[in-house]
Amino acid sequence: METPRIRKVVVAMSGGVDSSVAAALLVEQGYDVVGMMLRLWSEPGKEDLNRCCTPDAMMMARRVAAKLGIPFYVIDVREKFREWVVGAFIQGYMAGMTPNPCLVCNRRIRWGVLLQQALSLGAEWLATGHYARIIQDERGQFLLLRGLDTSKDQSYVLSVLGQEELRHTLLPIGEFTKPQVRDLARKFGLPVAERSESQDLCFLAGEDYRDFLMRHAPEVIRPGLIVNRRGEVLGEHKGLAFYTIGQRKGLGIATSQPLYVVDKDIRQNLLVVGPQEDLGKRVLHAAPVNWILGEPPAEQFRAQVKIRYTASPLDATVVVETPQQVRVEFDQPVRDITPGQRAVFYQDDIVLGGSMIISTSMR
Ligand SMILES: Nc1ncnc2c1ncn2[C@@H]1O[C@H](COP(=O)(O)OP(=O)(O)OP(=O)(O)O)[C@@H](O)[C@H]1O
Repeated sequence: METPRIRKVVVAMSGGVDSSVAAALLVEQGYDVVGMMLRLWSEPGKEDLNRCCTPDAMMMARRVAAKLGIPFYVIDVREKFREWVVGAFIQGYMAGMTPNPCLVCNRRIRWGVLLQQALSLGAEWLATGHYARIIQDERGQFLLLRGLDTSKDQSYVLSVLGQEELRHTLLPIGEFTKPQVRDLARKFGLPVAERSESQDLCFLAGEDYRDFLMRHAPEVIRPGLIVNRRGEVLGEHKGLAFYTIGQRKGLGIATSQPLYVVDKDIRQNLLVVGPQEDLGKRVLHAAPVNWILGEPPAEQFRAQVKIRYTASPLDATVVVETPQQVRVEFDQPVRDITPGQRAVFYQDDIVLGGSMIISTSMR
């Protein structure tokens, strides 16, 4: 009699609650589970502070793997992370954008290097502790859905994935809420049940991103002039990277009417400010686009669009100008659309795709 083949899955373990519970669920479901942790970043003297891969996090992941009786490996990808992820972060600021490095990390490191490593080990899937879901539709296509716990939903950062990646991905905790995941951690007796949530970028080590830029890419920080739309000089800025669109505080200019950052003129190194009315934009232009199904659903479609990870979805019409370029027309003017961030298109729970915001316009 043929014995059923046990199917292998590599779990990306960070030492946190979510990926630990993901590993435990897969072990419980009978998969052949291998734990892998990525060493992404370390800075001399700050090893204990960097959120990812601190000695503490590594020990935690190792203890969870031991508790579950699964093999555990650490993969050193620090050079690639520095070049691709931190490099893109610095380049983004140099171009006057506000980049989201987690998206580059997901695309190139987790679903690049790590997925390849998993497949070459004979695994069929890479599993992570993201709050999102993957289902197959009646045509066999893989759909990416929001996590059931909408307050924790991480589908935004997975909008860089395509069919090939989704085919080889399992998201075991996407069906649970965070409190349920913590209960599961306790049920499985995992030493991580009470570990706190991580927030900021993993390589910042609690440091402000501006200080990080000053240390790693001082050339990005070039002081210049603050002007209004008419080009009148109102003050001086410390470097465009220090400001974000919509910012009001910290401009250091005294006027009777509150002024906001409404634009950055990279070529001339000018920070453009204006009254609140200047902030609302109806249209954003974005490229290149990742369509989850490989192509857009239509030449033009209605969607709910998120303009950053923590933003609420807003009603809009997405116009596909070329398969790699879209304009998004919002029903209402939107404040704080920030070039460099990602626009992600949803229809209810389904992620249709996402694209980097390049610019904004009134129409
Ligand atoms: N250093 C790492 N090595 C391997 N996988 C990682 C690493 N950091 C994050 N991941 C994977 O990516 C998922 C999402 O990462 P995120 O930064 O949101 O999680 P976290 O808060 O650090 O930890 P967790 O999700 O495990 O509680 C994790 O659940 C884990 O599967």
